[in-house]
Amino acid sequence: MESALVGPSLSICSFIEDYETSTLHHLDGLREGLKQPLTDIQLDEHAASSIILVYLMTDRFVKYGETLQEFLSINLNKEDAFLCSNKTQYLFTEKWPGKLENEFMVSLLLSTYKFHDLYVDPSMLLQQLSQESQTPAQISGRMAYAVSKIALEQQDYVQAFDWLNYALKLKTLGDYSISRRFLIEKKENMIYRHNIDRKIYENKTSGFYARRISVEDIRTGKEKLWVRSKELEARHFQGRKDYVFGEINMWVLCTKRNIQKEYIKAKLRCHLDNKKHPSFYIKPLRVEVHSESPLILQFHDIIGDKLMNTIINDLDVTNKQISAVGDLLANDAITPSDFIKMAISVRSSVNAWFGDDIYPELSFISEAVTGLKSRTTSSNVNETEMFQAVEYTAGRSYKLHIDTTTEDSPDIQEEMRVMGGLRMATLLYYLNDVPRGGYTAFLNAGVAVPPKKGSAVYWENHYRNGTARLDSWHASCPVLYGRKMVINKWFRSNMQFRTFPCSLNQSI
Ligand SMILES: O=C(O)CCC(=O)C(=O)O
Ligand SMILES: [Fe+2]
Repeated sequence: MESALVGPSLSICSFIEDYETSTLHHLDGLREGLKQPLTDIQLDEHAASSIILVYLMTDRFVKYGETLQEFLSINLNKEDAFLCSNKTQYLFTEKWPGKLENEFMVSLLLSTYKFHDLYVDPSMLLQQLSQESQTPAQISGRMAYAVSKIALEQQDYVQAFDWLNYALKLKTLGDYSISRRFLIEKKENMIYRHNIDRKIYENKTSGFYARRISVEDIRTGKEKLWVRSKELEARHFQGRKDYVFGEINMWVLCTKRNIQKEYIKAKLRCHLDNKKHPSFYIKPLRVEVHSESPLILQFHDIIGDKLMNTIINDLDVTNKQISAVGDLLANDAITPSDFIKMAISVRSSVNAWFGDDIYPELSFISEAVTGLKSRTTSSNVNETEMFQAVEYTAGRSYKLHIDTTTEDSPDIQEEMRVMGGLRMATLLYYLNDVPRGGYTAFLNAGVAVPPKKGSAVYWENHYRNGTARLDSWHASCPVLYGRKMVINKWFRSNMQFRTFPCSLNQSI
């Protein structure tokens, strides 16, 4: 089908390909870098530099944003009209859905760095990026200002000031992309906003908010104090059950602070288990108990390198979609771009589904280690759920959620029954080691499970009487560096009636 957008959309094609090439180039640089022994500091710098990369792309898309928006809104079935090469079509539809996502990524990365206490010094980053790509990296005053604006939206004054000051510095070096007067005005406005926010936080006796600030006041020492006060805030809230504190706790966990009570931790053990299955008599399962209640187990070394490499290679050439979120369904009332924005603010990964028969060994392992049924026994494909492979690149995450539904209306229950029942339990395989970030954080247990290559984490989403477990809230922490590949196996309840012990006791 011919489209009125052929001309502009072809330009978009080339921008997308350009992006992909520069990302690959960048990632190759990072991969090379990883072969060298890297200190933590260097890793942080590598991780942080992707802000610039994402920003560079945002800037490209800003120019074509309107067209892209228009394009997204009139072409739900993008394949029909999008006359790029197959490769670009795939990149466009599956991997790089648009400008909104770019902006979102910048903001996600900034907030991730903020909570991990990483200071992103713009000039240092550019230096780093130039070294990695072996071409001088440049940023305009306008671009530095845009990053600052995103940081300000999140009340991240430290970051916002750094970038705004950097934009002003570029002006003194002869940048014409933005006016000096405009930047000064924005800076004054930013100080004003900070001082208003300070009123809200005025019961604080220390930290960045504790006093009024002026332009001269913004110095590293003060900025660090501010981060310290945020940290204290997080520590103050940790352990509270209320959902309002959920996100704070999630961040505490994602920065690898285990918030399990000491006496609970002291009782945890690792053990070997043969599952009374012949294959595990030879090589027993290595089980790490992260929490007894709710039960969270990590099975180590359960998939071999050969199978993992096959799966990863297959996934790299498989079309993936932006991951869906259970109760967030596309409908006519939301524009596709708003939908993308809503969806990725909760879950920003991409995923692909595959059936039980694709890797029979994986189906075998899933059943053997959990003792639950995962393969269908009849032609009723709805009896079980397929495997879901998920990929998170830097900055991507899955906010707090539970894998099952808490609604028990007859309609929902019937809908679930037809789909094979409720998601009783989850087995999540980690296909690679994530150099930084990417933990699976369990809010109520107070533990963050490290994504360790070849292992899988197991937990239950329902009590044995069938009620949803509200202590199964969990999240995938943002990947700070590298990528994270996982496979979800959800065990639906209809098949488990012979194997999953049931009880009238609500508490097990
Ligand atoms: O990737 C993770 O660590 C968690 C993923 C998850 O919770 C999910 O996909 O439902
Ligand atoms: Fe989940």
